[in-house]
Amino acid sequence: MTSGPAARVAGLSLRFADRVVLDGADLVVERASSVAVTGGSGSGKSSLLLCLLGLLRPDAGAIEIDGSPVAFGRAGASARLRREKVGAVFQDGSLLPELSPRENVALAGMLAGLPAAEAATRAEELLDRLGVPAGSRSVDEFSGGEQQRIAVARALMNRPVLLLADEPTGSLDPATRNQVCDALFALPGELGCGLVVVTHDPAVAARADRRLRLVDGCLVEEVVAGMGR
Ligand SMILES: Nc1ncnc2c1ncn2[C@@H]1O[C@H](COP(=O)(O)OP(=O)(O)OP(=O)(O)O)[C@@H](O)[C@H]1O
Repeated sequence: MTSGPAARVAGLSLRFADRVVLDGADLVVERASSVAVTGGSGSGKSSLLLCLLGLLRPDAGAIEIDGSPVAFGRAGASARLRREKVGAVFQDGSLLPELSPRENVALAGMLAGLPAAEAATRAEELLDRLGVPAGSRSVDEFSGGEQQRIAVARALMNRPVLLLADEPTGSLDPATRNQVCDALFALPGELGCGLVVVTHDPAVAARADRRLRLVDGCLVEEVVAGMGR
């Protein structure tokens, strides 16, 4: 780990056919801090996260994760950087339904080369931190909020410097949403990672240290009424 920001995005541009999605977007995600990204439907929020994950190649611009450039088009190097430095949580959790929480979380470590016993121990620690039993039940028997906390534990398996969450509470009721937010927004302070949360929900965005809005392909600081006076 270097001492610079968790992620730095400079001049990111992306278009699909004649649709300009990102138009010179800049973003710095400091360690131990959270950023919420809001914006209208189709404004490019998920595309931005896919670029940060190295899964979508921008037309122009640069992305650094923990000081290392994301190597678009070099599958091996890009995949390694992503595995080692970036964790991601999506709206539906994307867990393997037949496996237990422990198995779901440990698998992420084993795929990154961690021995099975070590991965299982670390999975149990992470699930304990997030308040979910590691158990032998399959994850599809857990509630939506528990499944999202299992997905967060899985995203933390490889000690990411950058944690990305795309609508992590989009399918949860308000009480469960708050529990997942409590767990998620505590992580930068506890672990020192940078956190980027894409959300439509103002209550979720309000939990972040910084709130940015994607407008016409650029990220602009959200002005919060009554603040700074
Ligand atoms: N693979 C693709 N091919 C063509 N167009 C795409 C592709 N992926 C996304 N788009 C388009 O790019 C634009 C931005 O999509 P994106 O999913 O990033 O928006 P979003 O802000 O996350 O939207 P939402 O809030 O509705 O999830 C949309 O107009 C979408 O239709």
